[in-house]
Amino acid sequence: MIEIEGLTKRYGEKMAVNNLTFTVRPGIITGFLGPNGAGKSTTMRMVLGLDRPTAGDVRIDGRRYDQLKDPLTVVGALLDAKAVHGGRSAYNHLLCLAQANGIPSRRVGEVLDTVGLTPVAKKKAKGFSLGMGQRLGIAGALLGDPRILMFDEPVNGLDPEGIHWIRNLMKTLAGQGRTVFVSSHLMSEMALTADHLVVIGQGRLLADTSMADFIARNSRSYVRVRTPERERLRDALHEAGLTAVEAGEVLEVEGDASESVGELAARKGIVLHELSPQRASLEEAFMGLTAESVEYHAHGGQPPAGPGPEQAAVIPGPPGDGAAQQQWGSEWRQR
Ligand SMILES: Nc1ncnc2c1ncn2[C@@H]1O[C@H](COP(=O)(O)OP(=O)(O)OP(=O)(O)O)[C@@H](O)[C@H]1O
Repeated sequence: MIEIEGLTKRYGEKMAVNNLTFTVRPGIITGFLGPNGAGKSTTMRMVLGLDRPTAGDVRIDGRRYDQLKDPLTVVGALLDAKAVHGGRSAYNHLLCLAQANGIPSRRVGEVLDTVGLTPVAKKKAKGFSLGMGQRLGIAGALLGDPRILMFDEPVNGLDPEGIHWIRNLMKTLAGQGRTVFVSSHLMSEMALTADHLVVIGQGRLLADTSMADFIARNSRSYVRVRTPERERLRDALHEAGLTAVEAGEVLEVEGDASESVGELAARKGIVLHELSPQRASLEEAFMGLTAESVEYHAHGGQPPAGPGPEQAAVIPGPPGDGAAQQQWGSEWRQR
């Protein structure tokens, strides 16, 4: 288990990590999500004792990293895949790591096999592609057969086959009961991989929840309806107790209500030109949640095209806990 308590890191005026508290548990994949510059790498570096916290504490199975005996056998990490001596072969790089950390040298062959690098084990790392470099970094993380694994943006720059492989590897590791903590700035990637989500923005904790809960709260479903008789349909929907919002030329009806809307329109003899169920993407939900904390915006300083609390018109959200909805940024709607 990784326990992070009030963790804070300041670089001069810059608050890179701001009072973070959360726990990373075994047997599942915990996604660590945040826009660029949110503080993910800094947090991971502090877990490994590579950066000293300004305040707060990190415990790995109850101890600080520097108190761990044979740390590579407790926690393995891929932080920067390029941090390899390019003049060494993959085999020698791992062998040095093993010898320096009291790990039996037979593990070198085993991890090279796991990551699929055995055929190029004797080749110098400087000739490796990005994907091969990532695999070598992961081999290093697995070398001590640790119970806890941390991967910082492991799929960055990988081709679809490499992404698929890393995803499956993480699932296998979590399935073996290990703790898997993986950072990303892509919600779409996390949605396919993580069981639990920790979201940060500008160093602050924005969400700590199961993936299933995040999806349930943030995947807004609605029905897009186009009709030449908008006023009549809106009145009919209102009478039937269905919530509709005008979004330009179309009406958006809350919920999975296509059948009710279609039947209602047929009963009232209202012509429909479109009746289509919609679901907002998790990427949009993530952007809504982090919009205010994105460090660098394109489009002249405006947040990206996704809706953010301050630009999107807020209309009544689905029934539920108002405070929780606010926290989750789920009250935004794109008109
Ligand atoms: N050594 C440092 N000195 C000064 N500022 C730093 C240092 N390391 C990180 N920062 C700043 O701290 C903030 C958090 O950086 P960090 O690399 O942890 O974010 P991140 O979430 O990992 O981002 P990315 O997804 O872009 O890798 C950024 O604003 C960064 O510029």
